[in-house]
Amino acid sequence: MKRSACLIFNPVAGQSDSEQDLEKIQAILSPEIDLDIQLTTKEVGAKELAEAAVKRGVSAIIASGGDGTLSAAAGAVVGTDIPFGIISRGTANAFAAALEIPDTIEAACEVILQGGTRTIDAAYCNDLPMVLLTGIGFEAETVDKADREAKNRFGVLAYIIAGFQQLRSFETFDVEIETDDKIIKASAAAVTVANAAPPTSVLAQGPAAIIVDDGLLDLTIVAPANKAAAIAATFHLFQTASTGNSVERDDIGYMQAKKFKITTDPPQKVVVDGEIVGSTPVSIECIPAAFKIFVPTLQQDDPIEKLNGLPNLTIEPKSDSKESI
Ligand SMILES: Nc1ncnc2c1ncn2[C@@H]1O[C@H](COP(=O)(O)OP(=O)(O)OP(=O)(O)O)[C@@H](O)[C@H]1O
Repeated sequence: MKRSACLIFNPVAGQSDSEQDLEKIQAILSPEIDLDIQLTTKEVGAKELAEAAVKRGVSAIIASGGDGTLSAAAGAVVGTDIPFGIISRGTANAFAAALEIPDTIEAACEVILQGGTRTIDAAYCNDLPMVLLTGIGFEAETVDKADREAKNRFGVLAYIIAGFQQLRSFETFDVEIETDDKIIKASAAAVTVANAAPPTSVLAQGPAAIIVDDGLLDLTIVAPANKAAAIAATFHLFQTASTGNSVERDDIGYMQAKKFKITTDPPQKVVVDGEIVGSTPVSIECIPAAFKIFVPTLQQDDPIEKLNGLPNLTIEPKSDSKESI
């Protein structure tokens, strides 16, 4: 029987031609999947469309847009059995990178066609679904400053420009972090709580690896004393993220827990999965095995035979091979 899915598509995401993008997706998926296509509008977003699709009892939901669209649709799927597909067409594509899903339309559609799924954790941050991470302080200010116009003009550079602007007005705050068994107090410039994080979210990269199905959240505190230390700390995080090592600087700390309650003085902006949602205090709790996403199926093992290229190589089929075994 032909598969079916609701495709939630943001026609204004990213910088490419969305009509062409939609045609491409339909051309690849439609031969095997009946698509119920729902376009987001300013008034009716991915969250509402995905919630309605869940209510209709669709057998799969595919979201296509920037990180805002993907995370809003994913939030509606959390706690259901409906497999969720991701076709990333945004500026930063953090969602796809964090969940190791390809970010070209062709490859992302191929993943959905293959049909392999993985169950992953999610979290709630003050009742808002979170799949990737909550940023407090520096990252939230950076997202706040990278506006739509800048993203259209500069793409992912908008975040980098906003990051440098933010560094100029570098500020620290007092933070209190409560888990089930401890209360930690420190000064910080950024606190990040991650369920999953792309390597580009450097402020989340304290631990060596952020595992998306371990039932735990990873918190990273970055607390440099001045701007020079902030640059050095960010660079260290970038390096350790690329090499898969944990950080080793006194001004960066990290820990794991199922649940964090975070208060700051003064209150700080909070960004959940790339969208500013308010300010501290926040309570963030992991929801283990929260939902299923389409992921690439395992690559085939390397071939077990490779002979070509050997000097003086000849290979002859044996006519009596059956007898000789
Ligand atoms: N038809 C539409 N017209 C105008 N705005 C829309 C429409 N559909 C969705 N939006 C808005 O698009 C925003 C979400 O954009 P999304 O995150 O998908 O793309 P992006 O901003 O290009 O990507 P990124 O988040 O990676 O920068 C939401 O603010 C939503 O209100």
